[in-house]
Amino acid sequence: MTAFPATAPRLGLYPVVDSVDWIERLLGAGVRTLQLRIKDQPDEAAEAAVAQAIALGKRYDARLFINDYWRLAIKHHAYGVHLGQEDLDVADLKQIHQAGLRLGISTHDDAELDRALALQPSYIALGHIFPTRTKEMPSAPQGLAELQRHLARLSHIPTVAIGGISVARAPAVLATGVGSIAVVSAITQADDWREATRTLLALAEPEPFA
Ligand SMILES: Cc1ncc(COP(=O)(O)OP(=O)(O)O)c(N)n1
Ligand SMILES: Cc1ncsc1CCOP(=O)(O)O
Ligand SMILES: [Mg+2]
Repeated sequence: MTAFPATAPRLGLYPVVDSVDWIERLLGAGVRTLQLRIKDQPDEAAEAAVAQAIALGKRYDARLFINDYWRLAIKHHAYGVHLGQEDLDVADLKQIHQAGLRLGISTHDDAELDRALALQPSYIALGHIFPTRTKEMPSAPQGLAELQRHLARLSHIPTVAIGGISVARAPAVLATGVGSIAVVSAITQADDWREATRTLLALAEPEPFA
């Protein structure tokens, strides 16, 4: 199999959210990379939200990744799919590739990085970087030094850091050179999600020098 289609070299701020309402709000706030992450629903229950999110993503010309539901992502012509290591065991990567979807893959250590890189995905996600309350993680947080070590072998592919990235921690994460910060609670649990989004966008996607 050849490489999956390219995405932006630096994906910037990458909110991961569980509803079409959040997708719509964040697109309106200027976010252009985002993920719909619905967990543990049968395809029939998730399909309407997946289809609506994809349609919204197209309307805003955004990079909208669908987590887990790769069949629905193909059916509704998503921009891309995000898969974890367990998802890779069951997903039909050939079908995703043939349909022309971008593919992002989660990794937690060197062995998972080897596996992911062999598939030539559109981006590689690294995490979790800090403790997170959003998802139960079987392993310990990587921390910034480990993130930096992994990035050394990833200069040729877009990278995303995820897990426990708050507004306060974002500058240190971005200082590693990672191309994107994926966040859940930093936006969805913020006292003021607009302000949090504005701040994170400014940090992760600074205006080019005019
Ligand atoms: C950008 C990004 N990185 C990692 C994940 C986690 O994916 P996965 O390991 O498949 O876990 P679930 O999100 O499916 O619970 C992600 N979703 N997005
Ligand atoms: C889905 C996922 N995968 C690794 S950590 C994580 C959750 C990140 O959530 P938060 O940004 O709230 O820590
Ligand atoms: Mg998954």
